[in-house]
Amino acid sequence: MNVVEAQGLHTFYGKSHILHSVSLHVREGEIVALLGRNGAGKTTTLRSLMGLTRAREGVVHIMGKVTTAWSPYRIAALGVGYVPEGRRVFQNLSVEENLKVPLAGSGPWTLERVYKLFPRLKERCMNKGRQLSGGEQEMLAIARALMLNPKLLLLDEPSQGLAPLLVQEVFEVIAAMRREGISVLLVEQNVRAAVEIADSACVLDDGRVVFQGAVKEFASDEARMRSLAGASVENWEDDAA
Ligand SMILES: Nc1ncnc2c1ncn2[C@@H]1O[C@H](COP(=O)(O)OP(=O)(O)OP(=O)(O)O)[C@@H](O)[C@H]1O
Repeated sequence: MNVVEAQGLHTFYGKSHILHSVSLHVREGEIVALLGRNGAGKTTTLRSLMGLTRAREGVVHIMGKVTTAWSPYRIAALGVGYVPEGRRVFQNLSVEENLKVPLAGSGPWTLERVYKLFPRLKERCMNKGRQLSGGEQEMLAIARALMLNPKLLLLDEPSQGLAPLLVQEVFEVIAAMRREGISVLLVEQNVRAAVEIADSACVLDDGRVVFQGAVKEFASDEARMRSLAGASVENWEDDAA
């Protein structure tokens, strides 16, 4: 079953036509890396799926429902967690208070279980959001989304600005979520890390899908990957060195 199926999305900001007939799908239990240069339309795609910036044309199916005209709240209630870029945790609330903000959905993710996956957050449970490092705030943003017991997570650049060791930690958490059966649509600039973890890739260029398929197929064509990965080419070269 596809947990996400988008067909022919056209999304605009005012008169700016950003997405041009974007179609993509996420199968149940898989991680799909959504890749592309800066400004290619990755965030806009997540926002269109989440109902935050609605597509003017096209159809979105989430969990088998036609959600194209639904509000973000209603889409979230289907079991969709969205972690936007820039890890928006509540700066004046403690780690624990941040985790208790969402009204936990029923399911396996409890505070205890989340702390087991993020021991660092347990150590810092009384610290305020503003006292956490960038990496810890990212962990907290992901942990908070897990408290909703999502079936699908939309993650926007979780590794942005993190030191390599923390990037690794974040990716380990994403792999752990997949083992729990959560499907993930992952926007990433760090192509190498994303390609290692994902099952399939969807590549956007200038608001158009230029590839969707098995990640192995994408990664085996290095020239294409380098040309499409844009900003992430540097990451690729650094990491490969
Ligand atoms: N609120 C907005 N109003 C007008 N244009 C916008 C708005 N948000 C984004 N854009 C434009 O839409 C295009 C796609 O942006 P988007 O953020 O979806 O790209 P992205 O692939 O996520 O890029 P990045 O990696 O830089 O976050 C860009 O040209 C951007 O300038």
